[in-house]
Amino acid sequence: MNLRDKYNIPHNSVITIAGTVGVGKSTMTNALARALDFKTSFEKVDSNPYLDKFYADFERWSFHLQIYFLAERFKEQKKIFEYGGGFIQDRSIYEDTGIFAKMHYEKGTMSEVDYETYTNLFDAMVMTPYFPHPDLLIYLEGSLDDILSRIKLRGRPMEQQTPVEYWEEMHHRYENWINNFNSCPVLRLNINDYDIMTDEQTIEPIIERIGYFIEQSKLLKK
Ligand SMILES: Nc1ncnc2c1ncn2[C@@H]1O[C@H](COP(=O)(O)OP(=O)(O)O)[C@@H](O)[C@H]1O
Ligand SMILES: Nc1ncnc2c1ncn2[C@H]1C[C@H](O)[C@@H](COP(=O)(O)O)O1
Repeated sequence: MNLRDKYNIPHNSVITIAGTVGVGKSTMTNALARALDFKTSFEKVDSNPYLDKFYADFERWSFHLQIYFLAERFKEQKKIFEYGGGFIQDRSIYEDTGIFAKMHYEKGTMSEVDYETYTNLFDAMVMTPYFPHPDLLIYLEGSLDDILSRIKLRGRPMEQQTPVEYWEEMHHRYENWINNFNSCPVLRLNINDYDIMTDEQTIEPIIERIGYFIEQSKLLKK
């Protein structure tokens, strides 16, 4: 029996992976999709026309980048809906507004008018009864030191050149954000509690917890 059936995970589930840059979302997305035989939805990094420019000049490009990510994530959302679920999604749409846009506005690298335009668009597109929320959000958490090592290990040039204070601020904001997040059920995983890179079998206890969480949240909805 495959792990999806073993732990009663509905084949049309939508599971989104959240967490700060470098924490291990893409790695977890791939591992879960393989284990559950689900499709993947990734954010565009290499082909993103604004990302390098944004890191070089936050003030100039933060609005453009947010609009780009919003459009891309919304297209992915539509695709997931059209397929009828069965997806692991790398990063939730909620982090765009709850972390990134908010942080740049509050730090002065996005203007007030741009922030208002962006949040109005986000609310009109996402915060509606027509927008399907994921069945589960898996939040990956780890210490700032571990995350900084992973960013270094991955070696994306524009991230290496970004001051540590940026990642520190983001790490802090993520903790507050997840403590107040209630748009869908949340399963928190500490990155020190699993080791899917050296042993993919360690995914099974995570899948067991996913099955339990989805079951519990269905019962709560009734
Ligand atoms: N479970 C893990 N154990 C050890 N290293 C990991 C693990 N998950 C990810 N990494 C490493 O950390 C770096 C960032 O991982 P990635 O999945 O790209 O993060 P994210 O998608 O959250 O930005 C990569 O170099 C990856 O190989
Ligand atoms: N909404 C966003 N605003 C600014 N930067 C963003 C946003 N979403 C993703 N990013 C950046 C952060 C990373 O440099 C890359 C990819 O994110 P990752 O967490 O590594 O998957 O895009």
